[in-house]
Amino acid sequence: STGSVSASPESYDESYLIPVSIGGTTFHLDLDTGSSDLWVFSTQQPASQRSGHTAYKQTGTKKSGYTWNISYGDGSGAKGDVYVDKVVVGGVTATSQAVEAATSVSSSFTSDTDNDGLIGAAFSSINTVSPQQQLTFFDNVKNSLSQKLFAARLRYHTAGTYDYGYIDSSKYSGSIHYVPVNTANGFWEFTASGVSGSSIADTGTTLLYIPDSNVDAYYANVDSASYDSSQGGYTFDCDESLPDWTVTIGSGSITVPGEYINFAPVSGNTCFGGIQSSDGIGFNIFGDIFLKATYTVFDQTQSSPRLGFAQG
Ligand SMILES: N[C@H]1[C@H](O)[C@@H](Sc2ccccc2)[C@@H]2OC[C@H]1O2
Repeated sequence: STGSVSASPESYDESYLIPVSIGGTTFHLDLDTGSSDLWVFSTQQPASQRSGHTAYKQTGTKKSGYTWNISYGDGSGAKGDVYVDKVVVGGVTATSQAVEAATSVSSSFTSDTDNDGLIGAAFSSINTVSPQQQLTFFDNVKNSLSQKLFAARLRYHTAGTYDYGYIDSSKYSGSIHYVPVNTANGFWEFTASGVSGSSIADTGTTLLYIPDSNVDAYYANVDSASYDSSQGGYTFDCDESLPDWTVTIGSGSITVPGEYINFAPVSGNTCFGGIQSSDGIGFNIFGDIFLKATYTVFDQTQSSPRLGFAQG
């Protein structure tokens, strides 16, 4: 089988949401290649905590005694219990998917009323369900796909897609260049030339986080840029045009247009940069600012997982 689903950006491309059918109800979820839990708002939460969200009514079969509890890199988190239900994404069906129903979520989830939860697409080895880890949607369906892969085509300020089971050559230019993935930490982890340390491809992270040296070198070419500790990153005059940022990954190179690196206004005519420091995180994060310049293939067709990057 194959499928494709639209990925619609929230304001300033903060995150990209996809429609997902769970037990016949449509939820709008953040497809997150940086985590491995499929969780949704549910009627088990206090009404005030789920106001404005589509909430799961536990239509599936309860996995008694199973719980989940996840903490994300940005300090947000959620927890709850577990059901098994039918999940459909872009026409691709998992008949018995572990659906993690929230009993509590942190405030940033409650306040983002466009977002009804997350569908994790990292490796199932970091799923948080206890006492038995559960499989991601991709792991559940990959054997039924024409090709064991999915591909992200996020776009700047407009809807993109996630393709399942096939590569859409109309969505990129040039060739797809593949690099090996280290799965030891459960992420789509790879090495990028000229960017020290390990990097992860993370659709659930908004910005592009790379080492200080790379960040400083980039903003040295932006006359109005400075590090603003009150904002927690580099800011600049919203009217200044920004240089492109190019990186070599394997045998290919990807260019992020400067326009994409103006993330959002933070106050008056001051804007926050899409490139920021990964120092202190432990690895670099190639989030949406980067991914929206690419067609990225999350590929398990070979004996070992690999990532493919092409210019979008
Ligand atoms: N993989 C990422 C994840 O998707 C988000 S969780 C999230 C929180 C609020 C709004 C939307 C998503 C968080 O930021 C970075 C890392 O953790």
